[in-house]
Formats: sequence, structure tokens, C-alpha cells
Amino acid sequence: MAVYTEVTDEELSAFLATYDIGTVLSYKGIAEGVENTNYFLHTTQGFYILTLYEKRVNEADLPFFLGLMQHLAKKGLNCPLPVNNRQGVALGRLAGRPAVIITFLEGVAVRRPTAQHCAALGGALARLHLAGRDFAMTRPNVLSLSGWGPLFAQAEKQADTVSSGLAARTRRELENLEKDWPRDLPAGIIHADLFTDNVFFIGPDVSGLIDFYFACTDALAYDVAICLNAWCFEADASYNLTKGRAMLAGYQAVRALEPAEIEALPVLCRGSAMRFMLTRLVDWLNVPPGALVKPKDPLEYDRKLNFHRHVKHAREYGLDS
Ligand SMILES: Nc1ncnc2c1ncn2[C@@H]1O[C@H](COP(=O)(O)OP(=O)(O)O)[C@@H](O)[C@H]1O
Ligand SMILES: N[C@@H](CCOP(=O)(O)O)C(=O)O
Repeated sequence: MAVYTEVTDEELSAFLATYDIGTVLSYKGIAEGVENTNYFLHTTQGFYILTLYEKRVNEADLPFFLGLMQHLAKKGLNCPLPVNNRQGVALGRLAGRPAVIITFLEGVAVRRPTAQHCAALGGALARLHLAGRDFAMTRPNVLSLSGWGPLFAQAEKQADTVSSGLAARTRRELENLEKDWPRDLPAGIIHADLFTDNVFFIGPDVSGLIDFYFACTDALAYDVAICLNAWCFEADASYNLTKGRAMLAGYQAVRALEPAEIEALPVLCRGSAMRFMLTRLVDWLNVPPGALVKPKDPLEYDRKLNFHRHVKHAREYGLDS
């Protein structure tokens, strides 16, 4: 479930009275998602998503996230558009939390993407990168190299209770990443969490990208690495070369990767696998009593990291070169 904050009918009606989007016909909490509270909202003027930001989202980052969605939507990307209230402001307060209303996107998230989905995703990712080029705001990636050490420190002592040898493996890998991490790749706005649950499809086409709450400024190819990890592995942890080839070709048809990005792809894949292993590990070890959200498996990303350790060239991900 992801309804951490309950909203009463009265609170919602009062909130909506500050907007020009009609009155409530119905609203319903959304089970999917882990970070924030989301409601489907049907008003006399249409369908929307009401989001209440929970504690893990830093309020100071909200102008960046909302401004980015407005920028990308204006550029024609299918992403939610934050709706302004009558004062011309998107960010409000509801039930004691920062809250916004965003436009509803049609489509479904695919659980088991095909190579065709991966190709379409690659194209959508590249279009996002191009559309983000002239966005004026920046936000550092707090979940990159400098953030991994502190995350690991929170989990190191208990890591071996999750898998034998995990602490030593992770320590070694962090040292290697520190040495190998590329510093001067083409950078810009990245989504940084474009997993299958954050991409909607209608048939074979991408109909929408959601959940921009990890978006930041970082190497564009790092976003490609995140997507290779999230979309191109099978349940048995094997890498699906056909899917990787399709995604990379879809991406390159819109934005060609530069030689330095191609060379860095294996280390970027290691880093991205490390990032998701670590955040999952910390969550896994800190499930609050009575929590209704099931933590995600950190070992899925430990296994992916192990695959990437043996990759010598981006060709092994399906890059034609
Ligand atoms: N703009 C939107 N249009 C349609 N459905 C949405 C939209 N935004 C969110 N949702 C629904 O809400 C769910 C949770 O949203 P998400 O932003 O991923 O939450 P969280 O940040 O908590 O992970 C999504 O899986 C989707 O079902
Ligand atoms: N994609 C991350 C977790 C973040 O979840 P989301 O619901 O905000 O996409 C992971 O898989 O670890």
C-alpha cells in the first residue's frame, strides 16, 4: 500500500476549492508506489492524481521536481503536468503534508517487458534527456558515488545476515567504484528511477513516464545503465542480450552515445546496481513494525552487480560497435 496519509472528504473539498478543476466525484487511495501517498481523483472536469509528499521527499527539492515536470510536459514529453491552483502555484498543503494535483496519464505499466517494450523505453529515455537539456534548475545526485559510503555504513554490520559475505563484497566493490568512476561524461537531467512501474504503455508505445522524485543532474549514460539493470535482466538474474540490444538501439536512434559513454557503460552499470542494492538493503534492514510496504530484495541487485563485474565492453550489453 502507499496511503500513508488519510484525507477526509471535507479536507479534499476545501483543497479543491482553491483550484479550477471542478468538484470531487470520487477519490481512492492507490496501492502501488512506496514513497508517497497517491489518490486517484475524479472531478467534474476529469481525472487527476493527488500526491501527498511523505517524509522521504525533501520539501526543498519539490520546486525542482515540479518545475521539471512542467518543463518536460511543455516540451511535449508524456509526463504528468502539475496543476496550478487559482494563485498560479502548483504546490499546496493538505492533511498536514505538502501536496499537488497532477494530470492523469493513460496506459499500463508492464511487469515483464519484451524487447519491443525495451526499444520503446530506450527512445523515451533519450527524448527525456534531450528535453531536459535546457531546464534551468539543477539538483545533485545524492544517491551517487559520494552517497553510497554513508548508505553502506548504515547497513554494513548487519549485511551478512542478509547474505554471507555481502559486507566484504560490497566494501571491495565500493573501493573499486571509487577508483573507476568516470567524472567527465555528458551530463544533464536524468530520471534516475525509470523502472518498469514508472513507465506506461499503450500497446507497444510508451504513453507516459511518471515518478520524477529521484530526478537529478548527472551523467546521461548513468540513466541508460539504470534502465539496462531494471529492464534487461530475467527473473533468474540472467542478462537478456536481445532486450539490451533493443533498448540501446532505441536510445541511440534518438541520441547517439559518445565514445566515452560507451567505454564507461560497464562501470556505470556496476554503480547503478550498487545504488539500488544499497537503498534496498537499508530498507530491508529497517522495516518499521507494522509496515504494509514489502521491502524490495537487495540481493537481486547484488546478483546483477556480480554479472557486471565480468563485463569488459559495452558490446556485452548489446551495443553494436
Ligand atoms: N500521472 C499519473 N497518471 C496515472 N497514474 C499515476 C500517475 N502518477 C502515479 N500514478 C499511479 O500511482 C502509482 C504510484 O505512483 P508513484 O509516483 O510511483 O509513487 P511513489 O513515488 O510512492 O513510488 C503508480 O504506480 C500509478 O499506478
Ligand atoms: N525503483 C526502486 C524503488 C523506488 O520505488 P518507486 O515505487 O518509487 O519506483 C527499486 O526498485 O529499488
